[in-house]
Amino acid sequence: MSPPLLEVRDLEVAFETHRGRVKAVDGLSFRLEKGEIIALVGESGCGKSVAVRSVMKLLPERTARYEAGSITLDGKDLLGLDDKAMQKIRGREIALIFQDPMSSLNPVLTIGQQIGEAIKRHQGGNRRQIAERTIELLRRVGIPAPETRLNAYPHEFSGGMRQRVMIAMALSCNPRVILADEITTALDVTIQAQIMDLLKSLVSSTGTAVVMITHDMGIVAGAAERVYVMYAGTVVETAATADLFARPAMPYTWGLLRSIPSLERPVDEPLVPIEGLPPNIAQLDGGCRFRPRCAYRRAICGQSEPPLAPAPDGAEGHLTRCWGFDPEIGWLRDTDWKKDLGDPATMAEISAAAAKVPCGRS
Ligand SMILES: Nc1ncnc2c1ncn2[C@@H]1O[C@H](COP(=O)(O)OP(=O)(O)OP(=O)(O)O)[C@@H](O)[C@H]1O
Repeated sequence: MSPPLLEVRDLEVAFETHRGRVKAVDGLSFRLEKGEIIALVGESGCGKSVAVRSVMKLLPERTARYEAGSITLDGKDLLGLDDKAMQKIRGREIALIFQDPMSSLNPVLTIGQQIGEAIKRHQGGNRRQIAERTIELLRRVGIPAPETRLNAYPHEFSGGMRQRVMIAMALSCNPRVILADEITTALDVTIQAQIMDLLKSLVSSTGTAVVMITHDMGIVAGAAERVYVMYAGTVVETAATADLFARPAMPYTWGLLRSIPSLERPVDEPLVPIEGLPPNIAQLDGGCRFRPRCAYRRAICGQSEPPLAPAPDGAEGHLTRCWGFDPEIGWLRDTDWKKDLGDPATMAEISAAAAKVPCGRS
């Protein structure tokens, strides 16, 4: 069997800070196949960005430590590569797109110069070939009149158009993997949907694969094939997207789903937030990480951390880290949260919200 395109296994990453050691990623595993879109989803601070920067080896050298685990691209170990070898991987094989295109684009160079530079660095070619390829890329990401727009500066583009330019730059070297870190967060909802549609159509036309980083379950429902729910530096649940929305098997995932706006609920009904804050990963006590915020906890949850194990009744590959769902000792059913909190937004509804049907609240 051929190895996955990208695989992160049991990754542990820590930072040395003046407050001591901060563990940002703690036993993280995920895998990405060719042409697939997966999502890493979770609250702020759960380690999503550190995870993708780890793959690119773009963490601050002085303070970041890879303490355990592996990252492989087509079976090739990335953690063992030196910086020169990594330079060849970055952009050429794996491209990273950030939330804020303005901070990644150079304000004093035209869009055409910046995309042209990326093409020249990775693929070479004479001026005419580079100009033609730049125009083709701008057209591919939906920039109108690319022949003239390539002479514009970043500030002359809207936020959505700038994000399209970033996608064009990422595509300029035909990467096998795109890491998209909250790329729609700064955009308004209709533009978010357009960018996600663009990404999906590029995946089907080029066969590139995407790791999406987001805190927005609506975006996940509309785009990803598989979801990894992250909490406090690790994965607490993973499943094919439809399975995760139909049979969520972890109270933290329930909380994330409950906090999605629903078309069914009255406009003045508040969303249900998850009470409390994530733990300090430097001070984990060995029990379930979500326990302090979990309404369904029992004594065993404080005694040891549950393993990531098959969720009862879940489809193949549906794994969860929850004693309540352990086949031997579990006491939860995936219907418990609906009983306690009412029906969640349905998958269709969430997808519609992701497709930017106005949902009466923001
Ligand atoms: N350079 C760094 N030095 C020290 N700690 C860091 C550094 N970068 C990240 N961290 C810490 O690592 C943890 C995970 O951060 P990360 O940015 O990956 O979270 P995130 O899930 O992407 O959140 P957000 O959605 O807010 O970006 C946080 O506690 C953060 O403070």
